[in-house]
Amino acid sequence: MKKVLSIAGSDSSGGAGIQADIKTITAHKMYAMTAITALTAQNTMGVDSVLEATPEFVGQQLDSIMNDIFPDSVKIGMVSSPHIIEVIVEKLKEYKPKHIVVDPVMISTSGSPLLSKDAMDVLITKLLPLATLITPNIPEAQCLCGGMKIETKEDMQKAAIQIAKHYQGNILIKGGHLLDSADDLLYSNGQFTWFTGVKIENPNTHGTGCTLSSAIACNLADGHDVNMSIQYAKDYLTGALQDQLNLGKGNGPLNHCYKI
Ligand SMILES: Nc1ncnc2c1ncn2[C@@H]1O[C@H](COP(=O)(O)OP(=O)(O)O)[C@@H](O)[C@H]1O
Ligand SMILES: Cc1ncc(COP(=O)(O)OP(=O)(O)O)c(N)n1
Repeated sequence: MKKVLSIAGSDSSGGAGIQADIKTITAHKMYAMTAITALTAQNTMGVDSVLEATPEFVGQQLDSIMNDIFPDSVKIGMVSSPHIIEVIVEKLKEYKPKHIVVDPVMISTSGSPLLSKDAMDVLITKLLPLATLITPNIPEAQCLCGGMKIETKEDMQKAAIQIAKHYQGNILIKGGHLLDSADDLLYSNGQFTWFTGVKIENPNTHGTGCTLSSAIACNLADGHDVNMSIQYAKDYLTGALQDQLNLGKGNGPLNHCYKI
């Protein structure tokens, strides 16, 4: 059985973060492990409170996992603070997992910051260079390329070229935040590949980014290349969104138990 590790924050409502990752990994019939960076009290309407783990405890979780059940792939989501990022970087350099997918989570869709302001620089200079693939959404891509506005698919291409100036790996800019598109753009070795998607009319998109990145990590663990890993992950995500689960009073979660 393939083993996938999620390093991320907990979402008490079960739609995003660690919980979305465990559901996704399990739906892929793989073994899920976690290193929790922060607890959030959140629901479909927003994030009410955040309690960070200490950097030491994040490091201890990683030591416990890596010294026993070594993961085939790692997905990283909410990393919260500069010191937590530093310890994750130290442990990734020590244990050298083969595939690392970084979803550079910065702000929840409801508008709450999930990354402290002083962590941005450490994220960009220390964590991103270790990643096989990074998966920013449009607001995150705007931050990574110094504030350039992204309003069209052409802007997504320009942003990818900008981001590639300080990150040499595979860049997937997710298009879910554009009004009329669910097309995602991969920029890899100077080449663009579009992963097209039909925009599903469903307001319940809580956890789409977490789900996509952990599904990609599963597919990489399974031996697929980056392009196929993204395509299969997008297919999985689309199915979970298409199922039209409607829970909670706000932006509800996906259905990971949908029938294929
Ligand atoms: N309404 C939608 N219909 C179909 N796919 C969507 C929809 N919203 C988002 N997606 C897809 O979900 C994935 C996550 O995208 P996005 O919402 O941009 O990221 P995040 O959840 O990190 O904000 C992408 O593959 C995107 O294309
Ligand atoms: C604990 C935690 N981690 C990440 C997110 C953000 O989830 P994501 O799938 O990127 O996007 P939205 O759910 O905000 O659309 C989160 N909310 N909580």
